[in-house]
Amino acid sequence: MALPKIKYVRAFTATGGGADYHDQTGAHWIDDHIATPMSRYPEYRESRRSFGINVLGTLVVEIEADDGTIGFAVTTGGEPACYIVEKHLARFLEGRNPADYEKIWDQMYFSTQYYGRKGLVVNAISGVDLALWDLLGKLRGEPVHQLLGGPVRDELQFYATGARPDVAKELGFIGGKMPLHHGPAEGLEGLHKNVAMLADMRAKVGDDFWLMYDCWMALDVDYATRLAIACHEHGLKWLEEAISPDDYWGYAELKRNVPKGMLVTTGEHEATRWGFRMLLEMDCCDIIQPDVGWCGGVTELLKISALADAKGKMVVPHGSSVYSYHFVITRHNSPFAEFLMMHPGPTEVVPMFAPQLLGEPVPVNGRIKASQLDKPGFGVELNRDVPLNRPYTH
Ligand SMILES: C[C@H](O)[C@H](O)[C@@H](O)[C@@H](O)C(=O)O
Ligand SMILES: [Mg+2]
Repeated sequence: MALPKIKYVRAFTATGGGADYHDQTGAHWIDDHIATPMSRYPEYRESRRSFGINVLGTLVVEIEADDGTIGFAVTTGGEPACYIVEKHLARFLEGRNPADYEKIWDQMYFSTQYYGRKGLVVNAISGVDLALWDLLGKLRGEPVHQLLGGPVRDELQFYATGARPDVAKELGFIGGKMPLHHGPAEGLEGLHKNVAMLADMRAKVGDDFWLMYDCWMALDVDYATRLAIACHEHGLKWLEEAISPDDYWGYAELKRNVPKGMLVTTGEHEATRWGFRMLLEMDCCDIIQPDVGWCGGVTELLKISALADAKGKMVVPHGSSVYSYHFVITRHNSPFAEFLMMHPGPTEVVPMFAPQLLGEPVPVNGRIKASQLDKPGFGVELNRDVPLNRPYTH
C-alpha cells in the first residue's frame, strides 16, 4: 500500500521544561550545585542555568503528510535547531515517501557534515528522524516498537535519576543515579563530601539497591580514579560520564583504573555510529548511553545498538521518554531504561517531558508494560496548550 507523501515540515520552539528538561524554574534538584566542566569557575558552580545549560530550549518538529496525518517529536535544540530544520533539512523530506527514512537520514547527515557531525545539528536531525518514525507509525497504525521488530520482553524496568534514591527505592525502581555535586576545583574536601553522600545513601537504601554517580563531564582521570576507589566500599555500581566526551583516551584509562566490579558508562553527549564506534573500539566504557534525541534518532540508534551488541555491550539510552522506551523494549542488549525524575524534590513520579507530551506513560512500581506502548507512532500527542513559536519558514 503506497503511503501518502510528506507535504510539510515545520519546526517550533517551546520553553519551560519538556525535552530541554534542564529548563526548569525555581528550586529543583537538577540545578542544585551539580559538578560540571564549568565548576572550575566559582561564579558558575552553584547553578548550571547560570552558564546556560537551558539556553537552547525545546525543538518541536512536525511532519505533515498529504492526507493530513501529522507526526511530531520533541528534543533539545530551540531556535537555532529550527533554522537548521526549516532552511536545510526540510528539502530532503517534502515530496518524499515517509518510509524512505534511510535515504532521508543519509542526505540530512551528509549535507550538514561540513558544519555538523555532533551536538546541535545532530539534535536537529534526530528531531526530524523521530518525527518521521512517529508519522510512519501513525500512517501504518503501529507503535514504533513494532516497526523495530517488536518487544523482546513484556515490560520495561527503570532506574531513577535524581537526588533521592531512597525515595526511588520506595517507588519500585531498580536503582538510583545521583548527580555528583563536587568536582576537582573543590579539592579533597569536595571529594570527601561526594563519598560521604554515597555512604549516607547506601545506609538508607541497603546493600542491594543500585547506586550510581552521574558526573556530567566534570572530572579528570585522576580525580575520577580516586573517587571510584573511595566509593567502591559503598557499592557504587557505575561512574557515569566522568570526563570530557572528546577524551576517548581518558575513558580507556579510567576503565582500566576503576576497581573490579565497578562499571564505567558514557555516551549521552556522543553522536552517530562513528562516535560510538570510537567508544566501543577504544574500550572506553561498559555501557553506552546514547540519547535518541541527540545521537541521530532511531535510524542511527539502530546502527549504534547493533555495533554494541556485536561487542557484547549494553545500550541503556539516556533518559528520553517514549523515544527511548520504544527502542529499549525491542533490544536484548538494552535490559533496562533510565527514568529522569523531573519532580523538583524529587519525591514523586511525573512525566519526564511534562508538560509537552499528552499521554506520556510513567513507570508504576518502576515499570512500564509493553501494552502501555501500543498506540500508533510513539503513542503521544503534542500538548497544544504549550505555547509554540515558529521562528523560521521555508
Ligand atoms: C543528573 C545529570 O546531571 C544530568 O542532569 C542528567 O540529565 C543526565 O546526565 C542523565 O544521565 O540523566
Ligand atoms: Mg548522565
